[in-house]
Amino acid sequence: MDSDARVIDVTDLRRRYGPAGRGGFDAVRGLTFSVARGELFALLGTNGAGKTSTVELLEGLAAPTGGRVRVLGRDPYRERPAVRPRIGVMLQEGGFPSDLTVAETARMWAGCTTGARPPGEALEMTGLAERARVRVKQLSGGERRRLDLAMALLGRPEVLFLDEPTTGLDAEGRRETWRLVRGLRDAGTTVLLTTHYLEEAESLADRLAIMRQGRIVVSGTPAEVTASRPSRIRFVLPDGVAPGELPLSLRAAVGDDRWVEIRTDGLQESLGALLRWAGEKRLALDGLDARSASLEEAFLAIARSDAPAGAPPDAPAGAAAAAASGAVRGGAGVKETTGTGVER
Ligand SMILES: Nc1ncnc2c1ncn2[C@@H]1O[C@H](COP(=O)(O)OP(=O)(O)OP(=O)(O)O)[C@@H](O)[C@H]1O
Repeated sequence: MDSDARVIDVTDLRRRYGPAGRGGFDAVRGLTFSVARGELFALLGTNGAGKTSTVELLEGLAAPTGGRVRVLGRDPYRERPAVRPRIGVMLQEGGFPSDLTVAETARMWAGCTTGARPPGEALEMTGLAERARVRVKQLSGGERRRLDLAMALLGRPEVLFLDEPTTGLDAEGRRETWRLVRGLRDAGTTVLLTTHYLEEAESLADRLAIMRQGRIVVSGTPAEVTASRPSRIRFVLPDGVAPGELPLSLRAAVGDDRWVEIRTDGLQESLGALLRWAGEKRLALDGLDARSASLEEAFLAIARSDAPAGAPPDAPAGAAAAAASGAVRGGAGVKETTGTGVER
């Protein structure tokens, strides 16, 4: 990515709470990543991984302990007056005065925002126009999140930081927010999102990074990150067929319930071999289910890994996730077989 295209550019970023040495805590331990103009980048990680600590540095709310961060080519902390009008920030807690109505809050906020869009437009965009006369304290948790988003949009930001934007929203509200965020991205807004909803990241993100213990363990497109995990084929071994009769490349342990579960890096190849074998033998494979790994599986493999989070930043998706999960990577074909039928 050429440097002009990097709207967010982070190199070896570090953040420490408390004193140097004993008694302090390193929440961000050397992050390196960049986000291009018009790209939607998601930062994922378990509780305490360091997402919010990172986003606050990008927003210019704190100075890094080490490393370098640039937003729109400038230092967001030292050059805050130049950067702040060009970014929109949706914090985890908006903290608006609870006695003001939604419309009053929007007007007040617009008054503090350079080049603000009409407050009604921001409320319309976030589905709050009909709640304009309601006091903030009477809003539901999901409606407050939408008010936070509306305020972040008031300044027509070039870069939008969304810290867990859909927490507390119901399924419909979440999908509405996704539509809105996608629309903003398509119109050229650069978006950095943190979320605990993996489906949200999978659906929205152009690229993502998964953090653990203050470091990026894996990054890439959602497809690259999920490709780092094996696909799965399951079926019930037909009555009268012994496990040893399966083709050699698919020979699997079969549980008491006769479920066969095959983990494979080459889904098409393995499924083809299975179907050819079943066709030749004229066998029906009950419960047949073949699927690629989900982002959730990749995430859980990384989150559950006991290994220290020491993979190099921006490591390629496959290598880093495999290292993090302890998986042994083979070539195409069957990677691992179990007969338990139990999700692992
Ligand atoms: N002000 C602070 N002083 C000391 N430690 C802090 C402070 N703020 C955060 N931490 C610690 O830094 C680590 C990272 O916290 P952070 O809030 O950045 O994680 P996160 O990934 O955003 O978590 P979550 O998903 O729960 O919001 C945690 O261990 C947290 O306890």
